[in-house]
Amino acid sequence: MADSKKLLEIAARSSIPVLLCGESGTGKEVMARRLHAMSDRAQGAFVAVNCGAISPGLVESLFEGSCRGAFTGAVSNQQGFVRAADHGTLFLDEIGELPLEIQTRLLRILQERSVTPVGSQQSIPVDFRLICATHRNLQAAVCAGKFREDLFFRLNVFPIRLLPLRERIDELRTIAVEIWRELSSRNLTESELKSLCQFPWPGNVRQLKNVLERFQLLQNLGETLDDILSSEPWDFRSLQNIHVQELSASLYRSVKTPAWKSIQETLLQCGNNKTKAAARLGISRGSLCYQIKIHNQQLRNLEN
Ligand SMILES: Nc1ncnc2c1ncn2[C@@H]1O[C@H](COP(=O)(O)OP(=O)(O)OP(=O)(O)O)[C@@H](O)[C@H]1O
Repeated sequence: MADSKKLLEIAARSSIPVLLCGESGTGKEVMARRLHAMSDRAQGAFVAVNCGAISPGLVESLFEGSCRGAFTGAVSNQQGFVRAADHGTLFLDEIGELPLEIQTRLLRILQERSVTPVGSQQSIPVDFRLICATHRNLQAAVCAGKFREDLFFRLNVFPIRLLPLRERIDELRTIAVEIWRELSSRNLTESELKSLCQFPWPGNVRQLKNVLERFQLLQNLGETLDDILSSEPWDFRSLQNIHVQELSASLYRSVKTPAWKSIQETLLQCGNNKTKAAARLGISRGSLCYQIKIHNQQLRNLEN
């Protein structure tokens, strides 16, 4: 993450296209907005488009605009997303979901730096900075014929990968404290922060934020953070999109870390009694169970 922040600063100095990759909820849109705010286009518009939520029949007009009367329902001239981002930033979220036909159109817009509204013959020059985001492996989509290779190379000029929250424990504390500060006047205790750091966060910062918001509401009813975490989904649906090699590397790291090794050893010494082992390790039984579940799930993912 420190690296991604540094890369963001470098990218902000130019109008180079940026591709943000990372699991859902890692903060790609937050990063895109920061990049825009740090750039010399900050006074221009930041236009965010979720490519997965656009109705296929309207894609062209939504992107390039349309003239009044160009099709049924076109009651007025529409400038479209690209012109709305003129002198600003166009953020295309979930770029991997963009239909192939519009990929071709986007490629042309990027090459010609102009748009031709539906129902018009005239091309209009545009000057925008493009930031794309994806939680998918775009290279795999190219191999599967679902994403144009030439467009991939146009977008992948300055890629920035956002690590999953579970791989940036130091930053997790800072983010949790920041989010909590907005919610409560008291500080998170050291033991609460420890519990947060031991959770795998498959939904990343989005899930962390949801948990803290819920905790803030329920703490007055006697709920502890551990109570809330123990009912949180920890499954690894979001890992499905991670390339197997990446997964192997992260499994390799987790197996090699002293934490997992000491968990294994302690469990062995305690005859697999999780309560005793957790007490000896100085963590809650729930946290120990998470660690074991993560490890077993990673092993299963590797086998599949
Ligand atoms: N550094 C951060 N500090 C505080 N909140 C954050 C931070 N990063 C992300 N968030 C919050 O987490 C949530 C998810 O962030 P965001 O939408 O940027 O993620 P994303 O990677 O774009 O997700 P998706 O791929 O699902 O679109 C938002 O509510 C956002 O405000």
